[in-house]
Amino acid sequence: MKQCYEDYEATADWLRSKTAQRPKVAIICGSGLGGLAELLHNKVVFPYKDIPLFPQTTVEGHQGQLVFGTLEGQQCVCMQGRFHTYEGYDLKQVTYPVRVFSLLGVKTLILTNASGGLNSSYKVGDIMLIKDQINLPGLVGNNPLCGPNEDRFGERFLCMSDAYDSDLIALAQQTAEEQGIEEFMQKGVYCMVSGPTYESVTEGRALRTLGADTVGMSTALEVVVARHCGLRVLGFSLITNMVVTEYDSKQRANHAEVLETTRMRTQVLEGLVTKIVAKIQ
Ligand SMILES: O=P(O)(O)O[C@H]1O[C@H](CO)[C@@H](O)[C@H]1O
Ligand SMILES: Nc1nc2[nH]cnc2c(=O)[nH]1
Repeated sequence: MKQCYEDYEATADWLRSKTAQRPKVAIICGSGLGGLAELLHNKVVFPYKDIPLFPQTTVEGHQGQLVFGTLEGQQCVCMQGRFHTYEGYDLKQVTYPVRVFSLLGVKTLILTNASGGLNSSYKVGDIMLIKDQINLPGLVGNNPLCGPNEDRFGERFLCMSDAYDSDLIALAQQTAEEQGIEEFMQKGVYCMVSGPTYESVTEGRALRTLGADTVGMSTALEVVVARHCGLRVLGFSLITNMVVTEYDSKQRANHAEVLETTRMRTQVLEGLVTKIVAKIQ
């Protein structure tokens, strides 16, 4: 499928015609982390299957609906479930909602994800503020901005050295302190791989050597597209499991464990994001 500017506009127009809400903040919820959307007030909910040109979620823990509403007085739109390339979607489909958000007037994008910990000082249940990313698929040609540039969204050559907004990171750190949760907050580098396989021992070690603190199968593509259309970005990675980097380990990565850990920390992450949203200008 080849998306054109008019497709994004058609989806945004349809949403605008169905709700008077005009969110400035969008939140993409990671695996098992969609509970945040339940906290919105005056909710208007659109199942993805009803939204023109929207893909559908296929992964457990990704509900598949777009929720508009107010969080701490701030108008938000929340994706309860995201899209991944391993589901068979292409790069433009995975990132489709981000451009729609931009056309709706969103200025700030908050992303959450579940990830495997690579940094040996991290523990399962830690929440990592993403300070930078390695877009591994993008580095080898699978970048969602490949193809003709759409100038109405952004420029051809995009700077990514300031992808994650330093002011929002500082706000998040300050808020975590106020919440008394610094003990399991980390700040580090998220690496995206395409999945759906979890890492072999040597792949895990290689990613660590590259400078990654966590690894997952999402987020980086959405961030590239968000930055291209000028959105400010804040990202949280919940460490749901530690990547196996020793051959004699009996640990085996699995999605059930990923979802189990998100249940353990979902309320803390929801509380943190809620308080941050309240402070976003
Ligand atoms: O990144 P999110 O969507 O949170 O999901 C993560 O969890 C799944 C693997 O357990 C993968 O989809 C990985 O990317
Ligand atoms: N690639 C990858 N994605 C994850 N998502 C949650 N845990 C993991 C992991 O260990 N590896």
